Amino acid sequence: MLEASVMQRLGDFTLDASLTVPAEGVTALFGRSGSGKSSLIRLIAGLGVPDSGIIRVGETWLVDTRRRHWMPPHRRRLGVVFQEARLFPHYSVRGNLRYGMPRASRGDFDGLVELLGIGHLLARTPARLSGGEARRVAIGRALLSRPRMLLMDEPLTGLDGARKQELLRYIRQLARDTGVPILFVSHDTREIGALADRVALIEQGQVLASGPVDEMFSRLDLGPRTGRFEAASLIEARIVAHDDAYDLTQLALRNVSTPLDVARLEGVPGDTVRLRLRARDVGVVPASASCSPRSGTAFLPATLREIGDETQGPFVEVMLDVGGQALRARLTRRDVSTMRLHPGQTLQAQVRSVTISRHDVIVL
Ligand SMILES: Nc1ncnc2c1ncn2[C@@H]1O[C@H](COP(=O)(O)OP(=O)(O)OP(=O)(O)O)[C@@H](O)[C@H]1O
Repeated sequence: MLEASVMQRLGDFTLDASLTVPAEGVTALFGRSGSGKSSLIRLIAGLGVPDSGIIRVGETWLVDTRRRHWMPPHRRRLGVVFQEARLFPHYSVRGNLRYGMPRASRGDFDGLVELLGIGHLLARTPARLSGGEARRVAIGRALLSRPRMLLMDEPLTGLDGARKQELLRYIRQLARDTGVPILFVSHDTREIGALADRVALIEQGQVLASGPVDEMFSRLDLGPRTGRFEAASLIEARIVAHDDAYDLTQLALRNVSTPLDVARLEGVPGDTVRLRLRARDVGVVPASASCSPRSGTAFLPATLREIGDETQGPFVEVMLDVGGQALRARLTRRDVSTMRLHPGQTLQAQVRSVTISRHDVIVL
């Protein structure tokens, strides 16, 4: 587990943040531009010195300003991957991967090369790699140094849609197969939904909230504080069957018998998927309404958990419980009033599954 509690003044800006990163899985550091994400990750990596504070990984102290202790970056055993891959231009990919590689990593080399899909690139120089390939090599190099943790600062920025999806898949696999915990910086909720197990939200230099990603997505109170954290829910479901004739995949949510159809996915029946549902694509109808399900819209039994406290503007966000999972919906304030909505009420969640794109679904 990494624990950081640091203060640093940077011109007019003050970073005063406490962050805990568990020893496994993927933690996202999320915040708007200028919120202090890079400054915090730089302090953890050892690319800056805090005015005061501590940083430690397990029992190892990386920084403790009271004791004037500051461990230089190369001794921290943290693998750092930035937006730009920073590979050595005159070395081949193999040379880049082996640079500084400890003897103990030799046995990991082939497996990692395969995991990252870079076997066919080993003899190339970095100039002949695409952006996504170069980043995979940089990630491989960082992992071969046997890091305690991998730090990634916006690792997907600048890649096109397909390359981004591909790298997302590799990073997920890494987190699962190598067991190295990952802390990654992002301001993109799609990336976070697809990758993170936990999210820490940073604003004006302070970590405001942190927790499991589905919980953070479903906290109504965080919505207004985070411009780009588009209101959405993360829902787990299972692939039931594919409909090849119509290019659809039928999903079942936990404890819910009504199926949900989405555009054809890659997985096989039985696979678990994580689904990102935007609040604006979810509505409610009374429990008594008889709605004939269509493949583009599903009606799922739901209980109203919480109503947002907006008293102005056209919309209100509400939180529904669907089979034990939190589902966020955006309604008009008028509907909340005319339907006399109240917590505890039984309803049907109307989910426009036709709006769910393949990029909103991750096969876990
Ligand atoms: N060396 C510095 N001197 C003065 N101000 C700085 C310095 N480094 C960062 N800042 C300021 O600190 C604030 C936080 O910057 P930081 O790069 O950590 O934000 P960020 O959340 O990573 O943003 P982005 O998503 O745009 O990369 C910004 O207002 C920035 O201008």
